[in-house]
Amino acid sequence: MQMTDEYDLIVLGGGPVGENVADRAVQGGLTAVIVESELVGGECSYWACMPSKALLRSGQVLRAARRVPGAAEAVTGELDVPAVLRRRDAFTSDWDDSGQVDWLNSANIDLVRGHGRISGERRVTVTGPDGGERVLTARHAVAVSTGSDAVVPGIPGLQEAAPWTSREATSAEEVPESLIVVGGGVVAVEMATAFASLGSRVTMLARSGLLGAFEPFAGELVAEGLRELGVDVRTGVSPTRVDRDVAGVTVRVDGGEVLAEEILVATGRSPRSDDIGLETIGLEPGSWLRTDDSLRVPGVDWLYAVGDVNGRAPLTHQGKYQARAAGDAIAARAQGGPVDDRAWGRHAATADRASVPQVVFSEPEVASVGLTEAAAQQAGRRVRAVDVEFSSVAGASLHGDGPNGRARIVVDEDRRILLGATFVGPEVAELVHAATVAVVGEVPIQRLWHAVPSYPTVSEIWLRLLEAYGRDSA
Ligand SMILES: Cc1cc2nc3c(=O)[nH]c(=O)nc-3n(C[C@H](O)[C@H](O)[C@H](O)COP(=O)(O)OP(=O)(O)OC[C@H]3O[C@@H](n4cnc5c(N)ncnc54)[C@H](O)[C@@H]3O)c2cc1C
Ligand SMILES: NC(=O)c1ccc[n+]([C@@H]2O[C@H](COP(=O)([O-])OP(=O)(O)OC[C@H]3O[C@@H](n4cnc5c(N)ncnc54)[C@H](O)[C@@H]3O)[C@@H](O)[C@H]2O)c1
Repeated sequence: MQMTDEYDLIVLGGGPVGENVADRAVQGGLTAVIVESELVGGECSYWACMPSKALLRSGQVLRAARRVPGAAEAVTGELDVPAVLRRRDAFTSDWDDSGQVDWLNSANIDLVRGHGRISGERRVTVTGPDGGERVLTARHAVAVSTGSDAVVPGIPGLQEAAPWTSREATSAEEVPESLIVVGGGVVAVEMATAFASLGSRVTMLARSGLLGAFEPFAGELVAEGLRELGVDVRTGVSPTRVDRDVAGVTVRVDGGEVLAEEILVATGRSPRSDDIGLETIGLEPGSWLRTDDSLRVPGVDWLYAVGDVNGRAPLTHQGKYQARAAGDAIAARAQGGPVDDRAWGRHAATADRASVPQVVFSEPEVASVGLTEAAAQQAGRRVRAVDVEFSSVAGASLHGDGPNGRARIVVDEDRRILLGATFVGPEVAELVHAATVAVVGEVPIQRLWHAVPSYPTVSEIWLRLLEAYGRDSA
């Protein structure tokens, strides 16, 4: 490793996003260093995307086989829980980041381990594991990619009950006999699915419906799916007090009580920006770091905020998309090259605004992109939404008996293009990218009729959706 304290770019936080900002900048001809306080690879690799999906996958495969006669008869056993946990451990490399450090070395990115804080203009002070300090200076830019933390709400007794957050759930070494999940968002739904599959008796306490950011039918179908898995889904419920004793955790809810061995709090995220020195440059510690579309913080021309910490679209793929724009913009600005930060330009994360895809790995799965009908109306667009059931698609029935699910497209009636699409059904994750291409490409509906899905595939849902919308009006 090159031992210098001056780099073109300093990246604070070596999660998936920070790694990509540094990589793009180095590929653009700059020198870069990443400051990382825990594991290179970040939340996503060790306590979020990878372990959660590994915990979910085995149960999904087992149930998919059970939906196909012939295969179903061959499935005579239950999940092998220790094998599922071992597979999860393999995906997290046993919480060892040496593979990712090797990749940094191969990409010519330096690594400084420790907690970094901005300590002035283009300066970062790192407190190392031994308590020693090292001051780094950036010739051009500092990119903050410090991610987000789980929020633990101020419910009386909750903090003292030492609840699980997504970290403890995704890295659990044992499956509790019973689990209370507080929240109705993506983490709550996925972890309730995973732990119910692994044998926990799960109770979900959601203050409103499930998956509130999606089309309403998504949360309704997922609640049905969870109930089929044996989860006690309670909506419109808010915990008022939590106590832990030797018997487990007791949660008081509107006149009743729920008891379980463990409790998971999945009630959203807050930016990891409270202890990164923002006050030294006149910014508010603990705030989401707002940016322009090139991910630069307005008013501080050397500071970028990329990934979860800017609150734009807290997803790994979207953060890495931002990282490509930001890393390239930093390199271009450093070298006085052209910067194209207009909408859809190389240096702009335009898709964050209304074209974000997301897959929830629940059962049924939820895959969506762009605006929901309600969000489009709120944005003042004149829209029409059409819905189709997966049971009307031959390919979906062949894929697995009794396909339960629905798809919706949201069409801009003035421009006749798709603003959004949502698919809820078994294994719909791979359907959404076609919709993402249509939304980002603003493909006219009349041209979509010429994008013919193969027969008999699940993608034929596209044809059914166009038929439901009607060709004459297109
Ligand atoms: C349970 C769960 C499941 C998820 N599943 C998915 C999924 O399936 N798909 C998806 O797209 N998204 C998923 N997400 C969201 C995804 O994890 C985040 O969007 C992603 O990790 C954000 O990447 P990041 O690099 O911005 O932040 P992080 O991954 O949080 O990385 C930030 C890094 O910065 C380091 N750091 C923080 N402060 C400092 C400091 N002061 N000094 C030095 N280092 C510091 C941290 O140690 C960390 O390594 C999931 C989230 C959760 C909680
Ligand atoms: N598959 C994926 O893409 C995936 C998986 C997991 C997480 N993520 C991302 O991680 C982030 C965090 O997920 P999340 O589920 O924690 O957040 P979320 O915002 O999706 O859901 C938060 C839930 O907590 C509830 N809530 C909030 N405050 C509460 C309170 N005080 N009491 C009771 N309930 C409360 C909300 O009503 C909501 O149901 C999201 O941005 C999500 O996109 C993505």
